Amino acid sequence: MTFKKENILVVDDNNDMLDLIQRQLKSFNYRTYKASSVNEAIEILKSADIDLLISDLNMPNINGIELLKYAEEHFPAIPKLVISGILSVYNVVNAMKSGALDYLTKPFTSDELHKTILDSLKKRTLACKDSTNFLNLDNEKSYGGLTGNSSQFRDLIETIKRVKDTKANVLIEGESGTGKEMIARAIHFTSKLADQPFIVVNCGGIPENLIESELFGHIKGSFTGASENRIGLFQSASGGTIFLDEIGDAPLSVQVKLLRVIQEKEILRVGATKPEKIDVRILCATNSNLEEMVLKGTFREDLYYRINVITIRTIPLRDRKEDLLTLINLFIEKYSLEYNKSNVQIIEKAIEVLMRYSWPGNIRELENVIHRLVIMSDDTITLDHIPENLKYHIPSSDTLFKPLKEHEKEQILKVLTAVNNNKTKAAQILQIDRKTLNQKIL
Ligand SMILES: Nc1ncnc2c1ncn2[C@@H]1O[C@H](COP(=O)(O)OP(=O)(O)OP(=O)(O)O)[C@@H](O)[C@H]1O
Repeated sequence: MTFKKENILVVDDNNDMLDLIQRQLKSFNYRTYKASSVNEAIEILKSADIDLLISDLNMPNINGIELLKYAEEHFPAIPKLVISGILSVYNVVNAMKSGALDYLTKPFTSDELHKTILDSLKKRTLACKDSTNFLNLDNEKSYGGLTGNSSQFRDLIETIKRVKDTKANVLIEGESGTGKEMIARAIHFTSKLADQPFIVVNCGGIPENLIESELFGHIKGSFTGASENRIGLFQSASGGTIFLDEIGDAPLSVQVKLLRVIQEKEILRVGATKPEKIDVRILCATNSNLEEMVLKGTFREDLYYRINVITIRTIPLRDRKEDLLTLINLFIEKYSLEYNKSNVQIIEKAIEVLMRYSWPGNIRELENVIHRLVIMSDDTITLDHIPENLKYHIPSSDTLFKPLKEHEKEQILKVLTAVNNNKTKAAQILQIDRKTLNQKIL
């Protein structure tokens, strides 16, 4: 027997139906692959060169819609055809949205099947041509280097405009990568202090024994290695802004001294006896829950109220989809320019994947992904360029049917990996305290 060049994968949990369709396909000289479950079908899609997928919708455990969604993102070039006994309008719409090009209601004749297969294979060629439906956005909105388009973004800009020229200390709270440092920069560089220094201090990045001298300076001979008088970061920022990032990581000994700087507007260098006046605007940021730290006694309550005259809470990227779209566009433009690629485009399906992903690393993670996508594509970003972990995944039956406790533990471990094992951050994201987190991963 001579086969036509197309390989067709048929998926149905009913073996009689599978055999029947196989016989019909054979009579049209197609090569057939059979699968009686979604997981089996995925294995075949991964290993064989499939030209058309025909799937039933109603299957136990994982249904055909899930398979369509998966195949649409991992194997976008394969046309998909749905067969089902009960095809409600809802099912048809859902199947079409999930990538099916056509559908057949059981029972069908051999001729109907053949005709629909030929149609689907033809539509596939047209669909490929259609897929360059490029991102077309409104004009992006920008302020002080920040870009966004959501109502939350506009509220943020409103707050920045109100506080930038006041003396109020501002605390910026939010998950990692949500733009806290960028907000601090925007406050400084759009204010009347813009031509004065802007000094960033990562309170978690300086060893505890050095932090005091780094912040406030020291007097020659005050400790081993202090070979000359030195000013600290507060004095370097004189007349401008000091941005204390990760303020929650400042040791209690330093917190006392920060309180004094804010209250008295003076610093005392290590080894000095006479305080020196300073005039510095203080902005702080944290991704820890300072209120909780106050309750536990690891952050001073008086300092908390002093640094927190105005609070800006950044919103995770997953909760502001309008910004997500604007930022995708922004970063594509940015990296197209950087790599001298003119007008890199992105197909709608790829945008859909990026829009659905939860972005635990927020804008930083988005920027890294887009950076990579621009490098890896020629002039159009397609589904083939999108990293596998962002695409649609079907949980296998073994992962689906497990006790809730195990799911919970898995989720905690995933978040921990995403935040480099930082338990404080993980607990904050999961909205549980650190102790509970520790108990749950035992
Ligand atoms: N609104 C925005 N528009 C454009 N780029 C942004 C915006 N917000 C953040 N970014 C980009 O996202 C990245 C992370 O921002 P930033 O370092 O300010 O976050 P963060 O909240 O301070 O992170 P961390 O808590 O880890 O220090 C940076 O590369 C920044 O350029």
